[in-house]
Amino acid sequence: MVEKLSEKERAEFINEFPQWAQVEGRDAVKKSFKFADFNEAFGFMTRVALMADKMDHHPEWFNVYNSVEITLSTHDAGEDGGLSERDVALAAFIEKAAALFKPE
Ligand SMILES: C[C@H](O)[C@H](O)[C@H]1CNC2=NC(N)=NC(=O)C2=N1
Repeated sequence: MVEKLSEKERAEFINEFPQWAQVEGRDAVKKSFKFADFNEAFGFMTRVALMADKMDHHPEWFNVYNSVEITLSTHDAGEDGGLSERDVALAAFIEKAAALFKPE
C-alpha cells in the first residue's frame, strides 16, 4: 500500500505543476499536450513509457495524432487509489520530457 499525498503535499504539487488539473470525481490529475506532429508526440510517449516502466509507475494516457492526454493516479494508494509521491515524480519527468519536444 502506498501513502496518499497529504493536504500539504497536494498544495505543493499544485503549486509546482499548476497546469495539471484535478480529475472530476477522482483523486487524480490530468494534463493534455499538443506536439508538432505524431512523430514528436510518440517520441515523447516513448521517453515517458521507458521511465514509467523503470519507476514501475504508469500513466493513463490517450493519444490522437499530435495530442497526448495524460492522467496520473496511483492504483495502490489508499483503499481506492489516489495521488501519491509516485505521481509527483512521474509528473516531474513528464514535464522535462515534454520540454525536449517544445509542445504548443
Ligand atoms: C505490479 C506492479 O508493480 C503494480 O501494478 C504497479 C505498476 N504501475 C502502477 N502504476 C500506477 N499508476 N499505479 C500503480 O499503483 C502501479 N502499480
